[in-house]
Parts: sequence; C-alpha cells; structure tokens
Amino acid sequence: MAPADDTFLLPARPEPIPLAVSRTAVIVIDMQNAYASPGGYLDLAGFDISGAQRVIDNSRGVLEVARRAGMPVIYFQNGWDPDYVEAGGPGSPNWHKSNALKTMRARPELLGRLLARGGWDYEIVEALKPEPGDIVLHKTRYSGFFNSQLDSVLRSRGIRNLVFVGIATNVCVESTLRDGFFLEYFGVVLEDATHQAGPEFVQQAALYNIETFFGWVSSVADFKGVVGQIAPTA
Ligand SMILES: NC(=O)N/C=C\C(=O)O
Repeated sequence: MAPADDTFLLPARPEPIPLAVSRTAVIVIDMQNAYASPGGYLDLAGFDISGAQRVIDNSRGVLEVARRAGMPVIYFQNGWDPDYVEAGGPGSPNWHKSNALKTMRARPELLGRLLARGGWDYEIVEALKPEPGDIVLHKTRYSGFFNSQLDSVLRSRGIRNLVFVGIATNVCVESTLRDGFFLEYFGVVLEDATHQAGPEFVQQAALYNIETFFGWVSSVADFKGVVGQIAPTA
C-alpha cells in the first residue's frame, strides 16, 4: 500500500489521532426510523429517543464534509427480511435478547412492522438519505462486521480508519467498533453524533470503554474543523 500524504490530526481522547483522508471512511450506524424517529422501534419499545434529532442534525454536517473530502460514506441498515427468518428463532440468542422481537411478541399487532426490510421502520431517516456514491450495507446483528460485506468493502479501498456516527452508541456503534479493533481498524466515535439506547450513563460508559480500550472519541466540531479545511468547497 502506498504511503498516504493526506494525513490530518484529529483532536480526540485519549490523544489526537492522525488519519489519512484516503484511508478513512465514515460509518453511519442504523440511522433508520426504527432508531431515530418517533413511532419507530426504539420509541415503541420504551427507549428515550429525545437525543436522536441532535444526532441527525450533527451527522448531516459530518457527512457533507466527508463527501467533499472524498471519504467514503458507508451506511448500515439493521434488520431482517419481512418474515424474520434472518432474525433467528428460539435457537438464537438474538430471538431472546432483541427488544424489537420482544416488543412484537408482546404486541402482535406490530408483527411485520419493526425492522422489517421494505417497511418504514427499516428505512433511513429522510434527512440523512444516502447520496450517489455512498455505500449502503445491511446487517442482521449488532456488529456491522458480522455476516456483512463491510470488511471486503473497506479492504478493497485501502481503508484502515473508521469514523462512527449513529445510534446506538452502546450497542451497534460499540459492537462494530470493537469488531473493527480486532480486525486492525482504527475506530473513532464522534460523541455528539451518537446517542445511546438506555439511560444517559450507558452513553458515558460506552465512550469510556471506547476511549480507554478500543479506540478514540472526538467531536463533530473537531472533525468538521480539520476535515473541512482539507475538503474543497462546493
Ligand atoms: N442500532 C443499534 O444500536 N441497535 C440497538 C438495539 C437493537 O437493535 O435492538
């Protein structure tokens, strides 16, 4: 692989991290109606989604700057086929732990609506629709590396650094960043472009885990500040 001379220093915790534009992708985790819209799965399951609008607003600016800089933007959509075959049956821990599946078992009128490919819940929120050139991947479990094309999409482009935005920090963002760590990817979370599923302390716990053990934590303003200087203006 040729050495990259397009490196910028991103302010981050526990220390600034050098990233090459040509080796960095932005990963948008599950910004679907399910996770970010009133009436979506998390909301119906009783989770507080009041921080989701801030994630949408902040992510828009991040994606705009990343695209202008030429960084790949890779979206994930989490969910299953409309018959929930991909969710696994009672033989799968996912069947027991997924709050979407549990909510539908408790409220059978929701069956077929939550996280089902083809439905509103599964769709990416209107304000963050992918643009031409963006990559959209499907996943059926919390980690974006599990049973997906992510690793080959990244390796074929020489990507080594992953900048994360999306929901939820403590579940799919952290799971994907952790799996990336084991595969030798450098993971950075933009904390104000993420939101937790659960009480506020789990956001802080996830960020602590990431900054202490698995990666780096930065902010939208810092990312936009440094990458915006590199990106040609429209
Ligand atoms: N996208 C996520 O972090 N999802 C969290 C929970 C779930 O999908 O049930």
